[in-house]
Amino acid sequence: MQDFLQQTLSGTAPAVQKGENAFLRWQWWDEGILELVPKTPTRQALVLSAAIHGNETAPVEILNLLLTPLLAGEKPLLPRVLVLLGNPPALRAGKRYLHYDLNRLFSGRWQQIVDGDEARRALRLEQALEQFWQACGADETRWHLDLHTAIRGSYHARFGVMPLNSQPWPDDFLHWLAAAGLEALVFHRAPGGTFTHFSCEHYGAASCTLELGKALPFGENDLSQFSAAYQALAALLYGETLPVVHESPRHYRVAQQITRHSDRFVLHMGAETLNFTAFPQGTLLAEDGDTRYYVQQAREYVLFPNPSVASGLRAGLMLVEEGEQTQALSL
Ligand SMILES: O=C(O)CCC(=O)N[C@@H](CCC(=O)O)C(=O)O
Ligand SMILES: [Zn+2]
Repeated sequence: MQDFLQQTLSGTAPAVQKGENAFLRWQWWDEGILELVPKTPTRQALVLSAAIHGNETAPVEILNLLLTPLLAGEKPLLPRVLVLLGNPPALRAGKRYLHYDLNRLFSGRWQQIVDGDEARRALRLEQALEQFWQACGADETRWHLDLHTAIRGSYHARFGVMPLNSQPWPDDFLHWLAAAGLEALVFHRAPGGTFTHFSCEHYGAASCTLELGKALPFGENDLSQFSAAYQALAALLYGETLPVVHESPRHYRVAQQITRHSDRFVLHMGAETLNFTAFPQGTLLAEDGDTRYYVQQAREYVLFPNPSVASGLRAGLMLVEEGEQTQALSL
């Protein structure tokens, strides 16, 4: 295989499904699922995923730029890698999803919706991760980097979203995220149906959803904004030098979630509101019938505001910055 992205966009299985070069063996497992195994011994297993949302194309371009020289035998490979293009039909259609948001369906939540493309794909991706992690040696390090882009513009152009983790985050993982140019890290405080939650909760992987800029169609991305992320991935894959950290990412934690429950849901933010916009205590953020969402802490920052989500799903997160004074408002 020469070009994994073109192969996946073609919607067909490759004529040759495995091969090798001086540095690695590769095997195509299924549509959008490719394993690379280095010929030198390794103690790191890495899952790299993109296109869990089909309209988030910059990370797909970055991943393919890194993968192509590996398949051509032009770069050495250090870790065992599973590369995933999460939602190929949505990628072909240029849409976030076709029937249901795939990144809400992991950890078995696919069983709770009507069978469809995304429900089946969530199961297939869970199986692929199980197969990949099961082959890990006891001393192998497990990382999962799930690459996304945000729908809106943002005060932090690049940031990471960390799933709930019962273990402390490894220092080398946090250092890598900083070297990748992330300006902020957002820490979830509850489990969820995302791919990174699945890896972390079920397989103890150090995992992060990387948000790299704003979602744009293929060909419209300015990849120069993500040069640190590209170089940090090259360091991980090929053993090249990790970029120097110029500034440590700011840390935020989720204070509350805004959920859309009905057609009466109204979000009191305009289409121009950027991610990480700050709101003062007492601000009315959203209403859904009798339910009202207010800013509870002295200051909260909005992330992923989206009034158009399906009923029952997250329509936004409110964050507090670590270290900022928090004082709850009782309403
Ligand atoms: O910009 C948006 O509204 C969504 C961008 C996106 O796809 N973000 C991920 C974050 C996953 C997480 O919480 O770790 C998502 O919503 O699935
Ligand atoms: Zn996404």
